[in-house]
Amino acid sequence: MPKSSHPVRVAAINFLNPAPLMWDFEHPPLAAKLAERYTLHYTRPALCADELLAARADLGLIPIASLTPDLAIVPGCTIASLDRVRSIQLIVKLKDGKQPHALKAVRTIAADTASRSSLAYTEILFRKFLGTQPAFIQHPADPIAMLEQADAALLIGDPALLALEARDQIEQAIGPCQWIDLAHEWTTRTGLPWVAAVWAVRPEALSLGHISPAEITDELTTSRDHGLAHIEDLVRQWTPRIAIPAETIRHYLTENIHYTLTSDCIEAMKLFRRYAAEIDALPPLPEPRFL
Ligand SMILES: C=C(O[C@@H]1C=C(C(=O)O)C=C[C@H]1O)C(=O)O
Repeated sequence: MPKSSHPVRVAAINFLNPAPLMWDFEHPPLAAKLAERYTLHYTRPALCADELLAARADLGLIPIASLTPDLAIVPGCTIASLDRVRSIQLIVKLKDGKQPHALKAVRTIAADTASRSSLAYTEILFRKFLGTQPAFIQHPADPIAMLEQADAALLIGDPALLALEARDQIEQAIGPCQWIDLAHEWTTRTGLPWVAAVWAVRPEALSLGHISPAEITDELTTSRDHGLAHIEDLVRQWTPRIAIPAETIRHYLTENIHYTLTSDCIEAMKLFRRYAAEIDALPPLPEPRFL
């Protein structure tokens, strides 16, 4: 295949959870062939969306909070969870050990600046489900510094997984905390999956890259399937890269994260955007657009 004069510029996420989706782009035998058509750039979720929306990228793994009517979702893959996701943690300081009231008593939340979807899920949890109005402070992911400044800290991705490993240390510094899995809060309240991110494209960019919607959908879905067939290789590759036990990485990639964009996930995405619009956390997105 000739090298495309306009490779599709891909904004991808540099956390552990998208690793299965990226398998073919990062491993032989397909990586070299895909590199002729796609150029990859890894960044934080919030920046993936910014790059796509500013047309500095053509395809991005982006938070569903950042979807606009101009972007089309590529069907097939997602970053979601059917119950506990593990990597979206709301850490709430306990006052006088009063656990049942801890959430309702939260007045300030330091939130990781890498997040878009989880931030809006947190706003929905407080403003729609609990009826309180905490203030949000944007903060880089550093649990102790966050909890020194606010009643609660919102962590996403690898920093959340690492914070769970350092739970004793964090509580020694801060005092006892309640650790809340935000995906579990959403799934128990709605009966629907918790959806964080999807592949989205600027449809006009595809014609420049001479890639059809069917090809892009097929290449991304096949990459996901190959990744899920190589979980043990991913566990081996990630164990030296992140200070998390191999068993936890395996469980995270196979049980916590759900990689298939089912009709339930699409329903969940619509409900999330409806609730977020109701509380003015995000602009309305009446119907998600698909490629
Ligand atoms: C499950 C996660 O999903 C991520 C969370 C996102 C968000 O909150 O905006 C965006 C992309 C996902 O990769 C995670 O990183 O922990």
